[in-house]
Amino acid sequence: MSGQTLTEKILSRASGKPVTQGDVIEASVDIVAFHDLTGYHVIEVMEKAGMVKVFDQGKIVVAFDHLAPPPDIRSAEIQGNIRKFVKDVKIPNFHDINVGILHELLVEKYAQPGQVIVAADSHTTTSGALGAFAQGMGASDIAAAAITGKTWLVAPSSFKVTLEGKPAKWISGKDVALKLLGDFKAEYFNGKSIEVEVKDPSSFPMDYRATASNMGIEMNADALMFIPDSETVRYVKQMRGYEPKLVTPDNDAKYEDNYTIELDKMEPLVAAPYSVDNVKTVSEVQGTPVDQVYIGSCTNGRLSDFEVAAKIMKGKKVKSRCIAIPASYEMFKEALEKGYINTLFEAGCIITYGTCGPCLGGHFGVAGPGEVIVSTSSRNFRGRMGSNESKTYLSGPAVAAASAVEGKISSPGDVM
Ligand SMILES: CC(C)[C@H](C(=O)O)[C@@H](O)C(=O)O
Ligand code: SF4
Repeated sequence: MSGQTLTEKILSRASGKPVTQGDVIEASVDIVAFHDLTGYHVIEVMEKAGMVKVFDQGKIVVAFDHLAPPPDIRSAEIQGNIRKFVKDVKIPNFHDINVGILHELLVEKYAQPGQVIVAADSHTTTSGALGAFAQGMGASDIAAAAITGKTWLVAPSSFKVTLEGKPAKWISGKDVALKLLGDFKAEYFNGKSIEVEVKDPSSFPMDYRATASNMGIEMNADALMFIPDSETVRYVKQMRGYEPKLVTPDNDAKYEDNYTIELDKMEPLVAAPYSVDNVKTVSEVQGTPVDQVYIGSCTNGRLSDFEVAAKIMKGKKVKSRCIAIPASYEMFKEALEKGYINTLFEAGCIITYGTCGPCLGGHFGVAGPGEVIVSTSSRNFRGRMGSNESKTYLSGPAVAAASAVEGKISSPGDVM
């Protein structure tokens, strides 16, 4: 038997027998998570089944983010019901409206290499940044996993991506995600698990990895995992004070295909309306007038995102409206301590933390008819951020900040 890919290794461990592509398996789960918006349905399924219980309280993670702080009475009511559930079932890992977006919290506090993580939200792939097989599922599947500690999966094939060189100026995780989307299109990775090897681990830090893994679901991938390395160790040690145990593929693992991205040869990319794979270079859309910029979300609401935004906005005023939302309390606090929040505030941004807010057109900056938005978030289909007549361009933080400063889609190099 040839060696195992990371995907095969994780799923074999979780199902207790060697797994190959196409196998339908029952896997033990290490973390089951949900947020306010889907949690409501998860609990409803449990109630209907007459099984309001969980297999292991310590392995459940709940965070309020989509409806945080509640924009209306119904949202407040939903959160109230989930608070009651969390108290009754005694779930210790509960994060109320003042902590952060679920996927960011999983990356900061919980996810570990080699785990199987399932959550009632499609961007659960984000935890793949740490080398966990992490997948979003519907409320019924998540209710079943929370009750039994098990889930069923079809084992995907493994596709290897290698990142070579150091990222060119202004290039970060979003550009790598958009490159894969532009080169392969959104349906290509259906039934595949992407495993990314970073040749020079420190050149592609955890923040960038989380962005790329987050967009794995936009590629329709079953998972997008970074093969754990020295950067994984550095990050977990820094954030949690312990060294993670690494799980890595075997040297003779067989991949369905290989693809190499040369980071030093990249230029900043955007996804133009109305699809994530409508990828263009910034120069192709440069000059398009912009009404609003959003820097944040579980895709790009991390420290390095605010670092680059602050660098670009320092001493300048934004010409379009700009909303900035660090993805968690920790990210907000660090950005505050490092002066990034102050720089963005002085530049004229509106700032809060820990909410999905405008990402899915929920609240805190819904797009109006005819408006053009540049956003660091994950999706740009028609109506995603508000009106069906609005248009969203997805980008990394550098292009977003430069576009806010200029009031039109701009290359970071133009404003520096
Ligand atoms: C509301 C939720 C179910 C949804 C998801 O699953 O991704 C949301 O987070 C999104 O980004 O569209
Ligand atoms: S920030 Fe956006 S992509 Fe992330 S969980 Fe919230 S709505 Fe979904």
